[in-house]
Amino acid sequence: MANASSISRSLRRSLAPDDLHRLLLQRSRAFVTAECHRPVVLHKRGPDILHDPWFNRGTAFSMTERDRLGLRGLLPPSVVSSQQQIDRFMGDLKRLEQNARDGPSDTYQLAKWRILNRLHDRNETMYYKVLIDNIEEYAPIVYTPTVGAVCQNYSGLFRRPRGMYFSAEDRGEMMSMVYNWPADQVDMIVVTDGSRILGLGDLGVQGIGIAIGKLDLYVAAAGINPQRVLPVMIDVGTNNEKLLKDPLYLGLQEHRLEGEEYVEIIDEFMEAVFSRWPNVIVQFEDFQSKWAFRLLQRYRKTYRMFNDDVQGTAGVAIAGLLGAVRAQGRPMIDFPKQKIVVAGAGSAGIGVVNAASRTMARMLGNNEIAFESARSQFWIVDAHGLITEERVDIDPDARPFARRKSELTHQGLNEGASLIEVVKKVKPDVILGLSAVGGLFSKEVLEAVKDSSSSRPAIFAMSNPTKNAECTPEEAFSIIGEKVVFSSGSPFDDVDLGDGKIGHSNQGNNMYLFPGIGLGTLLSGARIVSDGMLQAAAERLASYMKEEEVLQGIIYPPTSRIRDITKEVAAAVVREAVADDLAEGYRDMDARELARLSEEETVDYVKNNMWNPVYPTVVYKKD
Ligand SMILES: NC(=O)c1ccc[n+]([C@@H]2O[C@H](COP(=O)([O-])OP(=O)(O)OC[C@H]3O[C@@H](n4cnc5c(N)ncnc54)[C@H](O)[C@@H]3O)[C@@H](O)[C@H]2O)c1
Ligand SMILES: O=C(O)C[C@H](O)C(=O)O
Ligand SMILES: [Mg+2]
Repeated sequence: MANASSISRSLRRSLAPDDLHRLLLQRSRAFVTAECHRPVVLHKRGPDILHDPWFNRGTAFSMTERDRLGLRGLLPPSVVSSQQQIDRFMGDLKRLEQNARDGPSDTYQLAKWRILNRLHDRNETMYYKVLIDNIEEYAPIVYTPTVGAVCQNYSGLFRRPRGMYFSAEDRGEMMSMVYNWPADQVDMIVVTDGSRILGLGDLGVQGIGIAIGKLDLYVAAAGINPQRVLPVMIDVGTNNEKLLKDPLYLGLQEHRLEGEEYVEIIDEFMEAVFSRWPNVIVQFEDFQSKWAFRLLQRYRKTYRMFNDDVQGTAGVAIAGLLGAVRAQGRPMIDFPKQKIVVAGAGSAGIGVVNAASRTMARMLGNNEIAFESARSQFWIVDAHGLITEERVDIDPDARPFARRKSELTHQGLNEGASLIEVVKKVKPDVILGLSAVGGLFSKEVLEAVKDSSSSRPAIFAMSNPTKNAECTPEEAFSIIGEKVVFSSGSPFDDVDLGDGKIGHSNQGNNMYLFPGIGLGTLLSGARIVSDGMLQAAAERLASYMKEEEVLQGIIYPPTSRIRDITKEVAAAVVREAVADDLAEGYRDMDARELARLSEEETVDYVKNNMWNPVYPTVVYKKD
């Protein structure tokens, strides 16, 4: 030991053996302590440190270390102790052991997610190959419904960070923080503030899981290069009291910021990401409805952005509603005659009614009378019942669709009438649920649908995840009968109706549109995401289904065809962007070249620009 030899010979001689021994021990202890405090020189910064198991300490990096090492924003905002890290890991491990004994299926799904996630951490190419080749089996694991359970259990599942975190504490820093992200090119960002994750409510910072799941589909379905996607969590606090009290929660443990302060943070985030990556597309995901609409209006004319819950869902619903008309053996042009009851007046419900009524109005001539006639085909029921003009404090987004006083007496309905009353009186062709209330389409409601004036009523139980679906396909087919057209947001199995007949369970989820909307916007170089581009996407999805499929009640494609449908949707978006004069081109394809492409060539162009999971050749180059 070097320090022991520094004791001089004369001192050694003058000390009694026991004293010398004590002194040597003391010196060696001091040496070890000094070694522990000597800094480790790292020749790396940012994500390279997080991906190096020797130096990574994850959420235990202090704020000063995060600043010093270029890690700010690459980790959830909370700094935890090493003991808390152990507690989290052990809690999670014990929970798995416990649940494995009792055997609930959620655990099995989460175990599958973990195995896939570990592969994602080790080898992206292989991960996406597994996902693309087995999309039907694994979309429900990396995406809805399992992603909901992942978000709920995120603090326990957290191992390595993925994506970026911007918190209320980062005000004034975001413009520089974006440079902590290693990629010089980012094509797609999915951002959430965690305030309404699926139908599971406010999950705060844990909502990052939904942004990761959506981007997995961007890679798997749209062929966006995985090195160019960025999941983002904007942590402005949470109003989830359970999380506020949880010592292992990884986000800011304070109530949500509201008002101008909130808007300033989102503004700063948008300015920061568009200043580093001017061509990025930002998808807003699972923001609570009041902010979903306001932020969409605020940014949609200036930035390349869209809101998936408002606009993606609307397009998927329109395609399904048109499919339901065709399933009755009628032409799509009969859509404006459908009577539609919508349960849920949040971002999704109002988004659907807005876009679906515009589609009807277009079919009727796009004038004032057409709009009025289209409006009158919808009845919206929320937590307080039927929305009418008489509603006190009516939500301005729902106001245009409130039933008029004059219509109410004629229909025998009142302000606040229950869903069952509305269904009984209106005898709708379609009931569509975006309420987040599992089982809302009760036996009585489904019984009432039997009296529908339609030869083939349609049920859209679109709320997610599975437990929040308004009803199951078994309930719909067993109560209404085999003619019903059924669709749900989360996947369900088909129903065996006996005698070799099958009741088809369609998945009506915005996953059939958002990847194509993003890819089409990217490849057209459109400056914004216009209504026309969204409409073109919805129409392409609607026409994708063949007549014989639709007549069997199959109104959406199976997940196994998602890469093909996404390519078609993206091509439709590119063509519409060109027609709208919004396209500015992509790489060497300028707007003029794009305009020259035929329909078929546009599809080829899209296909040729989709990333495939194959190992590239790699070479070494010294810095
Ligand atoms: N399938 C899809 O692609 C898709 C897309 C977007 C959203 N969603 C789902 O839609 C649901 C709602 O999302 P959101 O952002 O609109 O949420 P939100 O919380 O803003 O809206 C929910 C609405 O349901 C209403 N509601 C509550 N209880 C009700 C009841 N008993 N009867 C009738 N209405 C009731 C509320 O008043 C509110 O208007 C979520 O479960 C979400 O997962 C599905
Ligand atoms: O995420 C989904 O599965 C669909 C939709 O975006 C939702 O919020 O439920
Ligand atoms: Mg969503």
